[in-house]
Amino acid sequence: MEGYSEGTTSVVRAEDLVRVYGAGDTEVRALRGVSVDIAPGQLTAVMGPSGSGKSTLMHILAGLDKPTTGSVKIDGTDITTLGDDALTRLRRKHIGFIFQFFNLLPMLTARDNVLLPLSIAGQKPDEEYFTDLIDRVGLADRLTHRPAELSGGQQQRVAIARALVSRPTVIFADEPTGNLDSRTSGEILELIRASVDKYGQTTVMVTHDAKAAAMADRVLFLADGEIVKETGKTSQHEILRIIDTLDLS
Ligand SMILES: Nc1ncnc2c1ncn2[C@@H]1O[C@H](COP(=O)(O)OP(=O)(O)OP(=O)(O)O)[C@@H](O)[C@H]1O
Repeated sequence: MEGYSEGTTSVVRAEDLVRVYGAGDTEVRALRGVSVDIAPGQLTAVMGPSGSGKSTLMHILAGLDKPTTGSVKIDGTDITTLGDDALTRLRRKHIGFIFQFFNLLPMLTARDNVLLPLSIAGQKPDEEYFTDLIDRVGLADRLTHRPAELSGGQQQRVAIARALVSRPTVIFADEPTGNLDSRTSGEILELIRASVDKYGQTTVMVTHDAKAAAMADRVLFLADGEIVKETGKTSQHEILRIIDTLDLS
């Protein structure tokens, strides 16, 4: 728990992340030295133009990709130097992920998709928590359905419940409303916000949507592989003004 012994309260600490894809003429510097601390119990939004490095940053923070240089600590453990087995165990315990295209297993029911992280770890759900979670995400009458029998919004609710079920240290959500209509997006954002408020679930969310970012406690703006601006909780209007002023659209 060295992250805490240093007197900080961050659950994710990234230092000087650089990610270079390719080499020579085709080299792309997707991240050019990103440092960020994520405090517990907060919803952090990451915004920035297409190609600014948002997905690269999320994947590295979540241990799905390694930086070229720099380090990421999750709950005090440096994940960039862990071997595959240790990283898999750490990710199971500490990290949840919500994807734009849901990434559910088509042959499993909603219930089994939600429980998958626990089943893989050989654990049983805490029934009280599971029931509360399923109620909260509004899936009580959909648990026996397979993904193909669910709407996009319902599938994303399953994915959110799956991310929450193991009570991870942090959830990363990559454009969680990118594939949904605006009304469903609003409902999904309310759900993510409620999971932060009700369960204290630390969440980092990439979004193109100023309305979504306005629900966050903190907004980071990326451009060309660097954090160029950050704000605390602010309005949609102010976020749009920053995007316009810094030419980040
Ligand atoms: N596997 C890869 N190989 C080579 N270049 C890549 C790879 N993945 C991403 N890039 C490049 O790295 C840069 C950052 O990409 P990234 O996907 O992180 O941006 P983004 O901000 O998430 O974009 P978007 O909003 O369009 O999803 C881009 O120039 C992209 O083309």
